[in-house]
Amino acid sequence: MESKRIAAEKAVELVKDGMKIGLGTGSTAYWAIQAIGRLVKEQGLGIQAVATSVQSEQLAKEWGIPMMPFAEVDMLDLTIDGADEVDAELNLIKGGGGALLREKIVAAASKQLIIIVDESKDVQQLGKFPLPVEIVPFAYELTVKKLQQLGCELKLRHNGEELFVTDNGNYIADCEFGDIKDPAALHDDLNRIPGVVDNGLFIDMASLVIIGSADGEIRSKTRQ
Ligand SMILES: O=C(CO)[C@H](O)[C@H](O)COP(=O)(O)O
Repeated sequence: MESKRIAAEKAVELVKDGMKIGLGTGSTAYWAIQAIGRLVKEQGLGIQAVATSVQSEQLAKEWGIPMMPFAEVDMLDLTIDGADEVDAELNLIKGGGGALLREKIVAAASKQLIIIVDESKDVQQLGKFPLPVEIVPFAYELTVKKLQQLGCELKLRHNGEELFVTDNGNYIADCEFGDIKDPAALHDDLNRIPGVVDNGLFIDMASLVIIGSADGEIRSKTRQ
């Protein structure tokens, strides 16, 4: 918890008055939203934000962070979000919280994507964490077969007895590919399957990764 919080608070140091900010989703992004909220409340920081999930939007509103409609967004100054895995090239697996589609849309509209993680997420090669793939409910059984033909062990995500439904009304297939040797190729193969909306591989999107450790150390990695 502490490692996530310190990484989040370090990232929030980059948030400046007048910026347009994307707010990520998950237990690490939670700390960033809270830290931004405190700056808004206590120091009158003037920002506008968009959120990557219903959950994060609610939290931001509770903290009094001014939210802007997407219609008014051309480019966000920066987005702060978590990740499930980060490799040496700053490629990511995201979507553990089921928000990958909105997270990718917001990241793609950001000048900078700042990723905040604890050290357990910092890996040599992506793939230990099952890759979340968002698929439409229509004929999802067919989409699942196509995904399996790419060579993964697949589990449809559940919420209790029911299938988990994303904020966009879709399902999540968690796909275990083992070590992902060519993340960019896999990304494209997945997104070529009709029925796949998007997948949790974020290639060449993160500009900075901030890694918090349990002992209070903070490291960062930037894209070369
Ligand atoms: O991609 C995400 C949600 O879709 C999260 O950023 C990711 O799952 C990391 O979550 P946490 O910070 O709780 O470990």
